Amino acid sequence: MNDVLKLESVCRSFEQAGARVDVLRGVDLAIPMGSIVALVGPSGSGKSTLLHLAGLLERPDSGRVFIQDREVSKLSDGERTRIRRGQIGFVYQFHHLLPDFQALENVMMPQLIAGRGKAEARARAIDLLTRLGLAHRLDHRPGRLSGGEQQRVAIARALANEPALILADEPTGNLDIATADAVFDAFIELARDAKISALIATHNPDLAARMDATYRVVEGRLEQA
Ligand SMILES: Nc1ncnc2c1ncn2[C@@H]1O[C@H](COP(=O)(O)OP(=O)(O)OP(=O)(O)O)[C@@H](O)[C@H]1O
Repeated sequence: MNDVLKLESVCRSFEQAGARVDVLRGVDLAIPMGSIVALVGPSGSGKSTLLHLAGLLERPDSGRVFIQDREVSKLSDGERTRIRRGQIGFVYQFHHLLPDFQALENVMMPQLIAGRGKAEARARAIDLLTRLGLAHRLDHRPGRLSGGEQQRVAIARALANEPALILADEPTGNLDIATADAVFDAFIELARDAKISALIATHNPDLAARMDATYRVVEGRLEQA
């Protein structure tokens, strides 16, 4: 197996105010196992759309999507959900943590859903949160955490099941520069340690420069930057 994610001639259009907007017009991309890749491009160029297709949250109008060499565009919804839960982790800018649960529980939850035992899930959650500098925040609910702390919980949650691929949309976009740097470095280090691949949309050129490759969305296609 070579590529954790491959897109072939992927197209996606939307209807907007009665007109068709061709957002992705034949995207080709291959992310080798273990690579951490930046996705850049102006606002509205289609980065989030591409992440949704790669994360099996949407289907392309045409073209093919492969996750770990398996073509997934035409699988049933149930099968796609199974692959998404088992092999893909997500980090969003506005982290979607469960507000009524502690940081620790937020990181345990996906592991329990995946069938891991409670003791093991708890130990892994504590380890991840500790490595992200949150050992003193385990029992805090998201509402009592700062933005940067919440983002680190979201990163721990995405890493918890050791997915093959993490998809991140501006993972540090709402943080100040110093916090964004620290959170991003911790994220990259944990992903590299676990040999997890990542595709990370960012507007921050300094973060893009720290990844293994950068792809730019240009008029609906990708160019290696
Ligand atoms: N569900 C949808 N329905 C209609 N139009 C959509 C939909 N999703 C995205 N679009 C349009 O597709 C284009 C690309 O949006 P997308 O969110 O992928 O861009 P982006 O590069 O992620 O932007 P940003 O950097 O601002 O997050 C935009 O014009 C957007 O309005």
